Amino acid sequence: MERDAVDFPVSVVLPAAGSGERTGLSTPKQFCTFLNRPLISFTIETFERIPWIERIVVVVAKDSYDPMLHIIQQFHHAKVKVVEGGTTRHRSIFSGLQAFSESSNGPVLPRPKVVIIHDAVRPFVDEEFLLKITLAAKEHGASGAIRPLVSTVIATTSEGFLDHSLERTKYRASEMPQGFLYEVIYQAYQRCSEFDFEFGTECLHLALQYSGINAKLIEGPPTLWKVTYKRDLAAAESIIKESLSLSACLISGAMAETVELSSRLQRNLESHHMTTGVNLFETEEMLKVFVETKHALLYPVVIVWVHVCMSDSAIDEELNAVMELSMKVKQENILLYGVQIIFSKVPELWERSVTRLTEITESLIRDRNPVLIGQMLRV
Ligand SMILES: Nc1ccn([C@@H]2O[C@H](COP(=O)(O)OP(=O)(O)OP(=O)(O)O)[C@@H](O)[C@H]2O)c(=O)n1
Ligand SMILES: O=C(CO)[C@H](O)[C@H](O)COP(=O)(O)O
Repeated sequence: MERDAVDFPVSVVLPAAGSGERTGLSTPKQFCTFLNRPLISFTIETFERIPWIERIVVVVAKDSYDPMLHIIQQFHHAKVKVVEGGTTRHRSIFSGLQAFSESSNGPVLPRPKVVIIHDAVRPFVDEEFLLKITLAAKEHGASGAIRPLVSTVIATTSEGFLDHSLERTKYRASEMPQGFLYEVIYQAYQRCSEFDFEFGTECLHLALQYSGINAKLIEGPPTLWKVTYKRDLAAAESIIKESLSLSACLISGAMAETVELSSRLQRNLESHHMTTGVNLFETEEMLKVFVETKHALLYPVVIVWVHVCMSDSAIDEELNAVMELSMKVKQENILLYGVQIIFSKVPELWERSVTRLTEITESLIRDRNPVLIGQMLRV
């Protein structure tokens, strides 16, 4: 499916005004941070990178309005408008939709043909799936992601006994994203009853009930799951760290052994399932590429700069320069660590050092410990 097919305006509403009661934490889950970045910023960035998405309306609670503006500034989000939400998810979504029709806060945004609604707490949605949802919404008026049910749904009596159970194969879990012709969903919310505003949980239902549109349902990937409980925050963090972060290693030092070391380190990391680029690049040259291509905007890039030296001498000027550099590039979301490895002509000693170097590199990439940025570790 080609992105060129989106030859009409598309914008997004991200409801993010909830309090995240079910996590049991005092910070609403959308503002919990991973790798020094709030969850909401990861979700925004996912949409912002897609060229055919014009605007992103983020709906937050009154108290989060200023902190949200700060996040936008800090992470350079360029397509976002922030509006205040309501006491229920449906009220918040309606506030977001109103930003395209009426406004008490700055100019009205240009009305999109299709609007995507997506929970701010579902950070792992990809462009291909958003494209499917968008094109289906344009064709059918409404569309939504579904997933197979994990457990069977049963109805209970008021006394707490089984009333009846539903045939699982006939039912699906409704997930996000959902897409709508803007006019369809805006009209549905304008007509929505107080009961639905208060207790409703399903936008597709509103499109059917109040605009007469049967949504096209599309099975989505398992990664669409919603961060709901505390354990989901841990799972999100681990996905971000292990599969989505870019990482790279640089090897420097004026010796023939560096070439051999670089391919050995690459092999070792791969055998530990780490997708890592190991290069003999110039440090500054590589950092420049990462900064210019904005590679590190969404997920931090870890660079482990390995310096091979002949003796256990004091850290020289070059090393200090790299450490200074690490402080500068930290603002660009690039985490630069240094490791000094002392070359040994004794094969067993060298072997031991290479193993240790692999372990340290792996841990730096995986843990991204902020305290170790700008430090020089020694093997
Ligand atoms: N008044 C509300 C309630 C919820 N949401 C948003 O709707 C999405 C999905 O809702 P849910 O997972 O239920 O979030 P919370 O309401 O925050 O969680 P909880 O029910 O555990 O309190 C979240 O991005 C949440 O911020 C919203 O914008 N306005
Ligand atoms: O899945 C959804 C849409 O169908 C929503 O994400 C869901 O309704 C969110 O609300 P809650 O978890 O508060 O019920």
